[in-house]
Amino acid sequence: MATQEYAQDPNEAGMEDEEEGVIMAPMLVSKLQEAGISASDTKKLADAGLNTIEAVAFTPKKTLCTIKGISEAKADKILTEACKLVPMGFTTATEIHSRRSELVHITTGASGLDTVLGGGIETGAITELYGEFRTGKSQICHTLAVTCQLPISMGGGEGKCLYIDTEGTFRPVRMLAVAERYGLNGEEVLDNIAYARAYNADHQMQLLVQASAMMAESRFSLLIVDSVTSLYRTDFSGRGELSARQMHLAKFLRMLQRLADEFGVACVLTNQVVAQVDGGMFAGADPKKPIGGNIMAHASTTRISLRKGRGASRVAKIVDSPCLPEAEAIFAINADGIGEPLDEGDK
Ligand SMILES: Nc1ncnc2c1ncn2[C@@H]1O[C@H](COP(=O)(O)OP(=O)(O)OP(=O)(O)O)[C@@H](O)[C@H]1O
Repeated sequence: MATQEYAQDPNEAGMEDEEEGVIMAPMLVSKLQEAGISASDTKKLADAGLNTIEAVAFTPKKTLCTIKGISEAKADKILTEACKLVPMGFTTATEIHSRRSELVHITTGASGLDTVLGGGIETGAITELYGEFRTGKSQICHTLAVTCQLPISMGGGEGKCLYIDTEGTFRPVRMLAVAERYGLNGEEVLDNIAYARAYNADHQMQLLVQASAMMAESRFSLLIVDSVTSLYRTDFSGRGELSARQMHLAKFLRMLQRLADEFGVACVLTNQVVAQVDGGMFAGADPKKPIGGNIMAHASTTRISLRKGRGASRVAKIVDSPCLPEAEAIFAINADGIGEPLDEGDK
């Protein structure tokens, strides 16, 4: 489900959408009991991280059969019932066009950057921010963790934020400054940000299972992983472990994409860059490239490269997107978060 449509009681989900009418929510896996699946089996599915019927329907039978207590016959029955409830077939381009026109975008806080992004960070998709240190990757994440809570009419996603920090750079004080800028209650804003520090690549993956359970319970509009690759660099070393590293990363990114599809959340990942050893010396080639190779490149719906500009200003460039042109925008890291360059000379 790529749009912010939720069918559950929006009050239960925490934040109500007054403007857009009915909000469709993912269906909890326990609802499969109404279709004759036993409570103990729906619990097994939830324990395996499949908290919604959408998650079950998107999972291959082979994977369902690896869950303890789920036989092939049971997996068949579960999939049949799940697929009856989740639309999985063809639809028309008109329908997709209409759904995409309602797609929610989350403001970055900088209007120029929002414009080149087609309105802000897209929900239901993965956006990657990469660049050298101090280019503003974490600062954009801190701003988005607040703006995602704003009403849709103000450029928000009317949902909570889930923040996975792998480097220990999370600073709530930065969020309080952004909250004040938007006239939001700082305490409430921080309460709506679920934070976890990831300590290794396996733990980072495990946190996504918890994330899916939390998203099934209440409404989240943003999931941040800052940074997505740093633990992979330390947990897998050298060429010998490259293939294992890429397989692990691919699995992590697939799980993220599933959360984006299932819950319509925007997934924002930050990534570091390394010096290119192959071909970086040719004229016009960028000497630094993001980590993660093709796996990372293919998983990200939109890739944004960041570099330093003058003073507090930074330059963001859309480098890869299914429907946005390559374009650049200048923004600044201000005391109250990401915004317009305040100093004329920085523009
Ligand atoms: N309160 C603040 N007011 C203005 N600018 C700030 C403030 N706090 C941090 N900055 C600026 O933000 C920049 C750091 O940005 P950020 O932490 O997003 O970098 P990053 O791209 O995530 O780097 P790294 O890869 O090292 O994590 C620094 O240039 C710093 O001066």
